Amino acid sequence: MVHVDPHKAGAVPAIELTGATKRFRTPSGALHTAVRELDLTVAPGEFVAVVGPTGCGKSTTLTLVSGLEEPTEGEVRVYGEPVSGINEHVGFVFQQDAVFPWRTVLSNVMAGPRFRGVPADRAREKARDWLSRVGLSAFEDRYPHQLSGGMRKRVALAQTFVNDPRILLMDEPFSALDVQTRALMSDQLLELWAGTGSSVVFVTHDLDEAIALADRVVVMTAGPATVKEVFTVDLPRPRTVEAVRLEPRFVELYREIWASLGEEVRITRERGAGRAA
Ligand SMILES: Nc1ncnc2c1ncn2[C@@H]1O[C@H](COP(=O)(O)OP(=O)(O)OP(=O)(O)O)[C@@H](O)[C@H]1O
Repeated sequence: MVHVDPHKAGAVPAIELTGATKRFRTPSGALHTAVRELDLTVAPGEFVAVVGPTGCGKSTTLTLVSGLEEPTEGEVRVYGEPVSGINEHVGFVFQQDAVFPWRTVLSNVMAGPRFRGVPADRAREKARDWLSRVGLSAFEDRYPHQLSGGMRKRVALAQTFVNDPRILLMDEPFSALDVQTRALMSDQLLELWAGTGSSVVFVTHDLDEAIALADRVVVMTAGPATVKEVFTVDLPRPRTVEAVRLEPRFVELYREIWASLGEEVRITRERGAGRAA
């Protein structure tokens, strides 16, 4: 477990992967390299989006930071400490909802703080605060199946932010949502994140989403993943997705990043076509 020293927090990167390589043993016994010699640094409070072709190793990179998997070679550090096991300062949001279906919305959001030993009154107060920030105060007694996909995702955000994560790992969190809900969720995420100072690593297939959200966009190579190029998104904040997309600089960035990403997507496709032939 990593204990964050607030005095150190500004001086060291929030996340640091150095020469991180991850190999998996496949069912046939062969070794499969999912991530190779990956170097990536994320500053405290920074929002980094990771894009790359399908299956290249983006999720594996997140699992290394989360402590769910260990690197085969190289190092992964969180606030200067080597990652070993699940870190209480790290929050996750995945594509699939991680809500408990048998608990009400309020009980879902309270679960994390309660699990960490926060007294029920205080946990309820914190949960209600985050539910009001995501606009779900009126729904605290509902069960997840009584909510829309977008609402469940807002519960998931409240459920994550209520734990005050220093680091937030998001793996295609909005990809199951329709386009309009997705844009609203992105705006909501930016609003929630703005007040927290937490670092975000956001994996997405959607380059529009990556640019609209992030301070930097990391382009991964075709698998095994390593960092190909990093682009700084010099668009002012606060941002809203629909407005920022219309800015000439956004379009310019999109073109630049797609030139880099498109090449890797083509490589991946050609490999797939080769296999199918
Ligand atoms: N536990 C595992 N055992 C064996 N192979 C794995 C394991 N986890 C991932 N892989 C392989 O590692 C590679 C990278 O997978 P990963 O899920 O990280 O890619 P991704 O970029 O997130 O994919 P997508 O964009 O499709 O979500 C894939 O070829 C995958 O099959």
